[in-house]
Parts: sequence; C-alpha cells; structure tokens
Amino acid sequence: MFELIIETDFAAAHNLREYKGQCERLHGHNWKVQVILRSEKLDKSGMVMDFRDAKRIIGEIMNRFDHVYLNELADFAEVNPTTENLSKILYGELRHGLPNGVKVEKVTTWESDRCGASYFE
Ligand SMILES: Nc1nc2c(c(=O)[nH]1)N=C([C@H](O)[C@H](O)COP(=O)(O)OP(=O)(O)OP(=O)(O)O)CN2
Ligand SMILES: [Zn+2]
Repeated sequence: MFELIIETDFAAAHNLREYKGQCERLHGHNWKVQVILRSEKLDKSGMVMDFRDAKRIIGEIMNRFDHVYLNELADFAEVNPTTENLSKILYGELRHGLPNGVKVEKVTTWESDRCGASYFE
C-alpha cells in the first residue's frame, strides 16, 4: 500500500453551540489540515497521483472554508463546527474527484499547534 500526505491550511471563524465557555463566542483559528490518500498501485509515472493534482483538488475544497464564518455554512446547520466535524466533512468531500484506485485514508485537522482531530473509516 502507498500513501500520499498533503498538508494545507485555511483561516475561518466559528463559535460552538451548546458549549459552556469562551468558545461559545465568535472567534477564529488558522486550521491546519493533513490529508492522507492511499492506493495499492502506482500509475505509469510511479505516482499514487500527481501532488499537483492532489493539491489542486484539496485546494478547491479548502477555498469553500477559507475566510468564512463556518456556522453559516449548510454543512454546520445541524452539527457544531468542531475540529472533529471539520475533518469528517473534508473527508466526505475529498472522496469525490479522486482518480480511480485512490482513496482517502484519513483527514486530520488542527485548530492549534497542539490540538487536532482525525476522521477515517
Ligand atoms: N474536542 C474538541 N474540543 C474543543 C474544540 C473542538 O473542535 N474539539 N474546539 C474548541 C474551541 O474551538 C476553542 O477555540 C478552543 O479552545 P481552547 O483549547 O480552550 O483554545 P485555546 O487556544 O485558548 O487553548 P489554550 O491551551 O488555553 O491556549 C474547544 N474544545
Ligand atoms: Zn474555536
């Protein structure tokens, strides 16, 4: 099995609902995101997929979250914009648009240098 690791980031505002504490108030984070893709095989160039294509696909998804108030997105109408839920939503979005045979292994999102959450299936 081969894995590809891509890291990126975005800045966004949020506030946590049903949360007793400061995070109930509007605030922002510079979220860092790590995406791990996997494939059993390499293409004829010896790649899981081209990093450039992977970065483009991931970047297009990140643009949807960059410099927005996460609570206003339909993704977070029913669920809180926590780091856990961000990872799960990014995981779901990434499943579409990858080349045949390339799967999303795991998405990890950090809201600070020391706190992050992963989603995988
Ligand atoms: N499991 C989770 N816990 C918390 C989340 C989360 O997404 N998943 N999010 C928050 C808030 O977003 C909050 O902004 C972060 O809180 P906190 O860790 O207190 O932030 P600080 O950077 O101020 O932490 P210090 O270590 O005190 O500097 C809360 N919990
Ligand atoms: Zn926060």
